[in-house]
Amino acid sequence: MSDSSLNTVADDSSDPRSTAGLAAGRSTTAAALDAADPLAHVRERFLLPDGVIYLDGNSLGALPAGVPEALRDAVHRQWGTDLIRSWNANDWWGAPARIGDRIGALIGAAPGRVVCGDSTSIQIFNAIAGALRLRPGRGVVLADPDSFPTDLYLADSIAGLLGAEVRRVPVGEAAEVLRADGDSIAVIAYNHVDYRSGELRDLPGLTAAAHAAGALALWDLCHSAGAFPIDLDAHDVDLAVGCGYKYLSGGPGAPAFVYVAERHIAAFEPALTGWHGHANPFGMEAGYTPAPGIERARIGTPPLLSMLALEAALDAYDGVSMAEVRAKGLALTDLFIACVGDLGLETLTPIEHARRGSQVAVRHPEAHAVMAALIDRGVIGDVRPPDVLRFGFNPLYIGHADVVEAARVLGDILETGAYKEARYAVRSTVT
Ligand SMILES: Cc1ncc(COP(=O)(O)O)c(C=O)c1O
Ligand SMILES: Nc1c(O)cccc1C(=O)C[C@H](N)C(=O)O
Repeated sequence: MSDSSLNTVADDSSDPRSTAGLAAGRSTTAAALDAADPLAHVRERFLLPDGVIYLDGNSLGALPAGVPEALRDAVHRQWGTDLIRSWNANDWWGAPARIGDRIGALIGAAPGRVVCGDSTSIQIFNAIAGALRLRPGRGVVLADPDSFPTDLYLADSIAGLLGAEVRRVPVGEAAEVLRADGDSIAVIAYNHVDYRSGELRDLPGLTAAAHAAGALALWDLCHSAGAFPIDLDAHDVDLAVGCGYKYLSGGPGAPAFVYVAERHIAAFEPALTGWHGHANPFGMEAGYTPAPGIERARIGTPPLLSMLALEAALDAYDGVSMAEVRAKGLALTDLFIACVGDLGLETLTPIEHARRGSQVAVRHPEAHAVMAALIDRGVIGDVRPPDVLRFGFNPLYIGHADVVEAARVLGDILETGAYKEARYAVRSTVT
């Protein structure tokens, strides 16, 4: 869907330049897009409350319909009845690699290159350490000063422990720095999609630039895994991490995942050498020998209930083509960008499809109050400092009519000034 086709639809109404005329045009567009949406039926695979338009799936994904039953089974049958036998009988032991492979299928990784477990923060720590050890003699980690903060905190910590240096280089300057100063750089560690603006970074280009300098590329896929195709193997990415609770909808605290390119697995030495990553875990040996495959990236006992919830959540992708997810994500964000443009608001998110993830960030000086008013009216997004309203669009459960309705509510709140009384109460996002 191009921006120009969106704009011409508004001309169909009697007075296309009026707010009502624009809204009518957008609604007509949305209805047509929903009618033709090949993913429309996937919405039934999620349980969403009535009266809510959920645009925060880029922070915590909605509840997939199969998860409650999967958890009931995990608790009552697997834990309650099968007890310790579940490690074999229900293959709890195999869950990290089994679920890793399913995530791998969504991010372009062949089986045996992804394991699921622990948090993104822990995976970042382990992956940066692993990257530094794969490039001995090079002590620099390149990281974006605008990365999600945990990425920077962990990079600083591991660099301190290993005597490395974190150089904060904005993503737009990374290729130049790699050309000029590549000899010292061990790894570039960037976010694939910027959590604030929704900008999609040039993963293939920067990965190639890192390789040309002899460095590795580590990508944080938190805001891209499950939202569109990524093709890690095809782009020769070295390492990647991501979380299970955003677009993958694995639930609060869902385990994260790590990808290691096949060519690095045998030499990959994680910092955290827990017994689940041991070659012979039940040998109970005193010394650590890493497992031969990707299982060496496992650490300790995984949070099985969360992991099984994530596994059930991934059923929402059954029979779904990631190319269709991408096409719909772009159509949804195109439409929302057009709608907020009608309201005269400034969008931070790039217009170019090649530079856009699956969220739209809108600036407003009273962002917290505006979001509070939106949430009061059932449109759930969030806020990031200093003045950014974030709206995430998961194509599996958001429709085009939702987009237009969310924008209509936003327009109404701004026009009536209803936001002036509102209080933003989402604890995790209060500044
Ligand atoms: C890019 C990015 N990395 C990491 C995280 C979080 O890591 P963790 O799941 O360990 O809290 C987030 C969001 O919370 C994120 O947006
Ligand atoms: N991980 C989160 C959490 O533990 C509490 C509240 C929100 C989150 C988020 O996912 C925030 C998200 N990564 C962001 O892009 O800001």
